[in-house]
Amino acid sequence: MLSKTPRPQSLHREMVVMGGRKRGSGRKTREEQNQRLPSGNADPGLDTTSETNREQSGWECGSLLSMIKRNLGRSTRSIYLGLAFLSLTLHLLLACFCLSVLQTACVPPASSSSSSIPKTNNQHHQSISQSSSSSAASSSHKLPTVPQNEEQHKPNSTRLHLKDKHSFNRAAEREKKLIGAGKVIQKVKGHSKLEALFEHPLYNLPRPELQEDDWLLRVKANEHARDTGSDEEEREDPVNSDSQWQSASQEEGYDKVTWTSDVETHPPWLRFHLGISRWELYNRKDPNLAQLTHYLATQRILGAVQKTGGTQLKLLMSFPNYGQALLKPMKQSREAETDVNLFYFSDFERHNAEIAAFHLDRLLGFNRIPPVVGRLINVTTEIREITTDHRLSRTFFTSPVGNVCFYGQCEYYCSTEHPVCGQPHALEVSLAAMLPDLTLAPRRSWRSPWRRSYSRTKLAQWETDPAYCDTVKQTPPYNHGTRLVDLIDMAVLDFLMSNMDRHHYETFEKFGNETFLLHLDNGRAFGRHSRDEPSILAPLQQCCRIRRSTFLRLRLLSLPGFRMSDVMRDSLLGILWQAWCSPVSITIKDVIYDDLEGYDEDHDRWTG
Ligand SMILES: Nc1ncnc2c1ncn2[C@@H]1O[C@H](COP(=O)(O)OP(=O)(O)OP(=O)(O)O)[C@@H](O)[C@H]1O
Ligand SMILES: [Mn+2]
Repeated sequence: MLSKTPRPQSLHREMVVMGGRKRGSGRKTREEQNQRLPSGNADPGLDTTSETNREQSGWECGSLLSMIKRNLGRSTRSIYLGLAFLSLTLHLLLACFCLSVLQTACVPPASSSSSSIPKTNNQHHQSISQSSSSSAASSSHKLPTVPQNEEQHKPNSTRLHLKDKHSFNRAAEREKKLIGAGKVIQKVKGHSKLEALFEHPLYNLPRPELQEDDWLLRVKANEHARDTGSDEEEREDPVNSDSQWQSASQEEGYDKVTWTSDVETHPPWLRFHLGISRWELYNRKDPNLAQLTHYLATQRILGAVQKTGGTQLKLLMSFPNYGQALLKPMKQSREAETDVNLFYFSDFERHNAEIAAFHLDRLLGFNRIPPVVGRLINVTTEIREITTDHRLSRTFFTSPVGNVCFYGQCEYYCSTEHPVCGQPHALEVSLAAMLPDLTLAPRRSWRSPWRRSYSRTKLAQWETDPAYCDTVKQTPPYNHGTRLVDLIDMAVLDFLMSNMDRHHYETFEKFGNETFLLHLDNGRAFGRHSRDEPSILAPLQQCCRIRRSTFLRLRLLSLPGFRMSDVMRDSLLGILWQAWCSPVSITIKDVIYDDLEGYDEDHDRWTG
């Protein structure tokens, strides 16, 4: 069973959920053929370059010493020994220097992260980012987890440590690349193509001002809370205009909750939740986005339980200030391409696809995927030793080569033949920011009209009926508003990342049919870079309709100055196999849903 981490009850009281009445169905049904992969595909494949270098330098020093022994007299021996030590020291100094350079290039230290966050004119936001980054920094000091920054500063001591620690160090190199997921959200020095893209008018379109009911959640005004506090709990609650939200139950390891209705006191996950609107999950320019990704990548992990729902293994991780993240583990090397004989519904999920999908969605201007980062975790100290989930803990074992592995309990690939393994403890994972709890913000799950058959033999109706879209266009909710072009946006995203697994999508119930579509679950994207899958574009091709802003952005992304492959590379350096960033060419018919009316007399200037 899922052991749910309680969030402070008063938080629930303080939020006004403007949601719909019913809870979304959430659970998906599936008629998939339960095809199994041959074992042995899991290859954590840590980068061995740094190890090879170390081995080489060790070999040089060793052979130098033995040469000295054999060929030289006793009198000169001490001189050469001295030289050897000098050379060793220089090697270490050089390594130390390289590591510190690499580190500054990849992960800015927590304390300085606020300075690299995009500056806004909004003083209010600036102070939020500063206070929250310093709290992140202070809490990371007591981390027993991956102290990557500290270790990098002390290479001399860590090099000679225990085997486990040593391998964690090696793996930390990879973590820096992964945490690049957080980096790209921070200001890129110089003028990168990504930065230029986000400065383009197409990414800065004026928007109608949001009304009160365009926000998913709101903090209740204090007066209101006092006036309407009718139940027992609320009457007992000492909330007043200056009081703090106190956690009703002080859980071990959890921070004392000190949030007030003042946004500056809110942790990044809460600010993310409070920033969700009818039309997007986050505002790309919100400085909290960088805070949130930094938070996900560095916060101490306090809880890890299996997340129910879906078919493959994933964990719900908890942080001390009640933040949570959805973890998907690395199951195969980043370079592994999906076997051509495997159906899309039998494919492994890829942790790096979740990360890359967030970046692609963001650079298409959609902002419909919850922020995802990569992180290197310790499967022993950050899962096995802290989990309260017995169904998970009983699946841990040590592999023949001494790696700590587990497989959990789920429908697909949860068996000893498909273990998730550390090296020996270090494991690459993706961590996605959790959406607000369903009790606060119920969601509705919609079956995609272009869902695949999930059968080896059957075809779906849309695959055989050329007039399929005519039917869809007449069927609610696709017969009204933006739902159809939203679905086509999703098809464009899925085509670009080769995701054939979009069987459902979700919306926030509160917003009814006038809202964006959540692009959750992208784990089966980016599986095969060498072949396009045109059938993913069926909604576009059959309905012959597209949002004008999407069309213009795609056109912009095909220009040399903003080429999609380049901005993706900027965004994803080190996260995704580079083969995926080879140029993508898109041809789209001129069938436009004009969502830019009145904004752009001169739209050719934008993309020409
Ligand atoms: N960031 C998130 N925050 C909250 N809930 C989420 C988030 N991401 C996914 N979920 C929920 O968890 C469910 C399962 O996640 P996901 O779809 O990624 O798992 P899965 O095993 O790939 O599922 P499936 O096998 O059905 O494709 C989703 O249907 C969604 O409702
Ligand atoms: Mn999935």
